[in-house]
Amino acid sequence: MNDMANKTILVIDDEENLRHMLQVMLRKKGYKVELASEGAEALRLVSQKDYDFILCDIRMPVLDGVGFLKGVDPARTESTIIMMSAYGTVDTAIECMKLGAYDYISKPFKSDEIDLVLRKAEERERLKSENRLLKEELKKEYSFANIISKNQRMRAIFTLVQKVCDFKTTVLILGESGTGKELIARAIHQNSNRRNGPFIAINCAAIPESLLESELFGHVKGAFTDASTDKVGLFEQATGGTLFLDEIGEMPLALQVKLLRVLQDEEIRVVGGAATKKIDVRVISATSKDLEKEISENRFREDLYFRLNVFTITLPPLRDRQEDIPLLINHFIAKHSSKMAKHQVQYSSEALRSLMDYNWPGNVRELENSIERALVVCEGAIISLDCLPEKIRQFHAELVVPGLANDSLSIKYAEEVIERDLIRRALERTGGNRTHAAKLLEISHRALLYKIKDYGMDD
Ligand SMILES: Nc1ncnc2c1ncn2[C@@H]1O[C@H](COP(=O)(O)OP(=O)(O)OP(=O)(O)O)[C@@H](O)[C@H]1O
Repeated sequence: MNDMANKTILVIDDEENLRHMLQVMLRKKGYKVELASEGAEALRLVSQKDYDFILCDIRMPVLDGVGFLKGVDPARTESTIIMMSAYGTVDTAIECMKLGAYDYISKPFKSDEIDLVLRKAEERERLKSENRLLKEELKKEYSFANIISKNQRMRAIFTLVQKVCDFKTTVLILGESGTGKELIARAIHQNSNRRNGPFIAINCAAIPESLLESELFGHVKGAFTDASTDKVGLFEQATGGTLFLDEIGEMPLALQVKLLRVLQDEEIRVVGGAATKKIDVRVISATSKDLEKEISENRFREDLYFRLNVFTITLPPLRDRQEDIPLLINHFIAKHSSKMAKHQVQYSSEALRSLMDYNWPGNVRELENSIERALVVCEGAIISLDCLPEKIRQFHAELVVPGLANDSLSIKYAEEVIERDLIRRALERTGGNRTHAAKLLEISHRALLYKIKDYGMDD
């Protein structure tokens, strides 16, 4: 594999002889080489083009190596930067690594030494791109319409959702608060042939009983004291699309009768109006209440329940799908850290253990809020135990009994579990053919063999 043929390298040094010596040497090795004599010139080049590697001297006129590094912001560039330090600048070289340079090499150096440092950097590049591919693969494998899960029950729900999308059937989504009911409703809409129509959501618990009817069906001018103009209701607004009735369990009984009639006849009567109007709307409803209990206590109509639950989806609470927690944490870190201009945020193993142990009464919403808060609270790029809300930490403290305290669940462990699972499935899918499995995982054959051995998956 001669992947150096396409690699570009920028050499920044004020000594002309050294620039040319490096140019000749690196070209021989197959790199495409460009030259700059100081930092400011190099910054101009870097702003126009991405280099795979940058070899940068520290002491230079105009803009020195540190100035260049600050100007280029290593956190935002894909280039691997290697500093060249002359006698007396080693401390600065180490400082440069804190600023984001990958490595440094001391001058004067031999051809072999530069070779070694570049090979190390190549290896890092390879790992970086492998990780990126693996992460993309994870996303593909574990997300459906932005809903992340590797849990078997959730995967079965994704399959069901895809099947029900194109039918106009009413769908009832059950699950505790924050389990993703609205996300599923949106996914059904987005994957259906109504996707170009509107998706309208209403929380039945958030609107006073007196207003809910006109909100849903509309009213004519003068229908009641405050009705100063005609109002188009949500059913009519959702024509050709989907109406999502959230917290349906909170709908007043009198309105439940009217809703049942609308669903049966597919027509509405505007409040205060005489005529009925045909509607073409797919209704999805959701609740965190136990509707059967509500029926037995006469708070929900059984006939409406039967009409709504033609197709029912029950979302499991987060505590029953612990394996999703690391995936969701990564997803929310990625989602929120970019907004806060934070890069490559990691979490400590204690923090992960707490997040895994907690019972999440508020489910995924609570996890998302906790991660967003932790990103605000944590100072560096590490989410530690201290950055988590008290109740999550305390939950952890209560659970840490002797024997459990040393549980080696760490980020690395979580990543390994995911990676192992991916490899196992790739091998299953390819009937054990490692060459094909490596292609599927988009990693090199050699890397796959290494991982199989490392994880003890040889047999
Ligand atoms: N599997 C998931 N993957 C990614 N994000 C999720 C997932 N489940 C839920 N979320 C996120 O969690 C939050 C709550 O989800 P959602 O509003 O769909 O829950 P809900 O069950 O409808 O809640 P409620 O019953 O309180 O209305 C949202 O920000 C949503 O994007």
